[in-house]
Amino acid sequence: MSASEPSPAVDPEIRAEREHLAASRTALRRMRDDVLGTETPAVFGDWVSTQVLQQSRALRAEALEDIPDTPLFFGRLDFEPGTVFEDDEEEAEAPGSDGVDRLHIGRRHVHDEHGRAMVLDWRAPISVAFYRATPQNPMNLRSRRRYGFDGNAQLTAFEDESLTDGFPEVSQLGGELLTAEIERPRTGPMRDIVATIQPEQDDLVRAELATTLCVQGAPGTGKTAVGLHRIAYLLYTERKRLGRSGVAIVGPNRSFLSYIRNVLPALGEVDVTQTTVRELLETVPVRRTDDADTARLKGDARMAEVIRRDLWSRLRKPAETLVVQRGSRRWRLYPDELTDLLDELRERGISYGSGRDLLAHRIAHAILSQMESAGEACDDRTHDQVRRNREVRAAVTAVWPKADPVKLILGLLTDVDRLASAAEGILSPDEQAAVMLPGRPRGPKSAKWSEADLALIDEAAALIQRPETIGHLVVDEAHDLSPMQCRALGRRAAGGSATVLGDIAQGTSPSATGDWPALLHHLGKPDARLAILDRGYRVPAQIIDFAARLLPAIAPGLGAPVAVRRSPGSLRVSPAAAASYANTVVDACRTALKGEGSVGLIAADADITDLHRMLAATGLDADVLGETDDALVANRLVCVPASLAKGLEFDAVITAEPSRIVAAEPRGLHRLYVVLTRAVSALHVVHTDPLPEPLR
Ligand SMILES: Nc1ncnc2c1ncn2[C@@H]1O[C@H](COP(=O)(O)OP(=O)(O)OP(=O)(O)O)[C@@H](O)[C@H]1O
Repeated sequence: MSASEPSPAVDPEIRAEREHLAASRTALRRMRDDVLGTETPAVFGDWVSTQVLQQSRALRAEALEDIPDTPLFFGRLDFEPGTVFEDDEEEAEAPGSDGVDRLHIGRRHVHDEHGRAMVLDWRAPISVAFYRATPQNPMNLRSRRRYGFDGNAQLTAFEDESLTDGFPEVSQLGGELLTAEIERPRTGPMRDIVATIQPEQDDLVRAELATTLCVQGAPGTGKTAVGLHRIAYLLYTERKRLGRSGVAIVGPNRSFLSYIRNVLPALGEVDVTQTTVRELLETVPVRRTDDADTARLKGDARMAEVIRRDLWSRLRKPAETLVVQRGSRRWRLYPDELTDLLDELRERGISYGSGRDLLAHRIAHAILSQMESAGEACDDRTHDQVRRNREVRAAVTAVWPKADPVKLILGLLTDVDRLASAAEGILSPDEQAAVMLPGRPRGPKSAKWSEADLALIDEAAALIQRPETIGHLVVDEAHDLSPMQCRALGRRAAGGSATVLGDIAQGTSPSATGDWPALLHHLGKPDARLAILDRGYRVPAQIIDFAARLLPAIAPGLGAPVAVRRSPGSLRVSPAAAASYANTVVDACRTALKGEGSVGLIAADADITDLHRMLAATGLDADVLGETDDALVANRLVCVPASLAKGLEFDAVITAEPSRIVAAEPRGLHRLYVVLTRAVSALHVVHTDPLPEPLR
């Protein structure tokens, strides 16, 4: 049955709604055709302008693309007559609107050929009522409607909620359709939650651009969802500003980015950089992993001072007189005069690179002053000629040498004496020895850089030349950032604001934070608004209660999320004898595959290859996460190395041998907490070794 040919048996209300949906789709197509049909005005005849215009048109057209399995609207608001539209506006009298002021709420604005709204963007101020109105504070609403859709985005149901007839108790989740959405079997990448954003989430999503938010939230409380929807919201309210300055989201790894990649396009936002800290900072290839202690040390904010000292220690006291020959005349600057120029610049707090450029200008200016005093006519060209003069350039380089960030860190971390002098009073001799690069690299290319080194190089690069900043930065899984990584991200957000998302209990990196104010300090955003999310939408209570037994050990004082639903039978723990372990895991996978949705077999990284082989030997086809970009869409059954589970979710999770996940790394219990909180419907733990102490 198509939306345009409803069967006679369909409820007339549903038929009317389907007709509105079909008409809205047609209108969206027309809006997109209009954008694509726009001629580039002749006035922008030059090539560059034409390219820019074409690109912006392509982006606008992409943003207007209809995503077939994503319904264009998801809700309807019936306001008291006259509270939204002027009396004579036609919208108020839309067919079947019963005199109320009626608005359909959807993922983006759609209007008909007369410019009348057919679907109102969820981000428009008036749409707030969809998320926040209650019988106690109806916000002029008479009733709110939510729609249900089948797998083909066909509208199949609706649910009305009256806000005027003293509805006794509206649950926060608002009804069956919302519960169904939360329990929906998960397949493939993450979906937006725009139809069901909860009031505590909406409050964060709609925080104004100037506010930097830091959200501490237990697993599945919607942190990632909030971050993504906040981006979409800010791009709507501040499109011009953010269009210029840009928006980026930083996630923990590629698998995570691949998991979230569809959310913003589904909300009509296609121009957002999605990256990882490593990708953002990777100026040299990473070929080594530091041990945990070294990584923690290199991530320590004290390293910033060591690098700063080393860089500025390159300045030399001017020793020679600068002589500039022009025609038959010679102009001189004596070492004392050069020293004054140098000192003045050094004390101004400018970047090393700018100081170097300015020194050349200052020297040129001083020489031009002498020339003018001697009666020579000078102009900008003379200034430029003097500044670029060979002797001047040589004098600048002699006292203010060029600096390259990679070479600087290479030099610092391979020269014991140089490091000792820069780190004196900051790092102990043992610490200095620990941060030295291994081997004797001859140049930047032969050095075996680690991920922690990237933040050091970035620190040096920023001291030399400040990086460009962006308008808004969302950092997910922020609890894992080292202070040096925070500084690197903070520099990029220095001119804008940020959304910092994380959960101290899920910190697995050597530098994982236990303290949000400290992290925000390193990020340069000490005044961020701190918020807590504690209603868990992913994991049923039975599973979260089990995982939360780890909390006293990994994050004392931090509460478990309050699961929004219970699901009896969702947790199974199967001890297995060594001989039957493999069969038990395979059976657990087969049983999980009988249900709907995705199945993740999560185990210690070192065990994944064997488990994958074992599944294949029994005829079970699975992908390994991290090996292919689309592992999460290609196969219902995915083998997941524990280190990549962060931020992901599966309908059913089989956790194989938790004790090996714990033993694999220093913060193994935290890792296990992440792994145990990935399941939407069922968690099956299979083990031969005893369970880690708190879970017994
Ligand atoms: N208001 C909501 N309506 C429907 N689903 C929701 C809502 N909030 C969150 N969810 C769903 O709950 C799941 C968890 O959300 P999300 O991944 O954003 O949580 P998180 O706090 O980032 O979790 P983690 O810390 O474990 O990575 C997702 O499937 C998300 O779509």
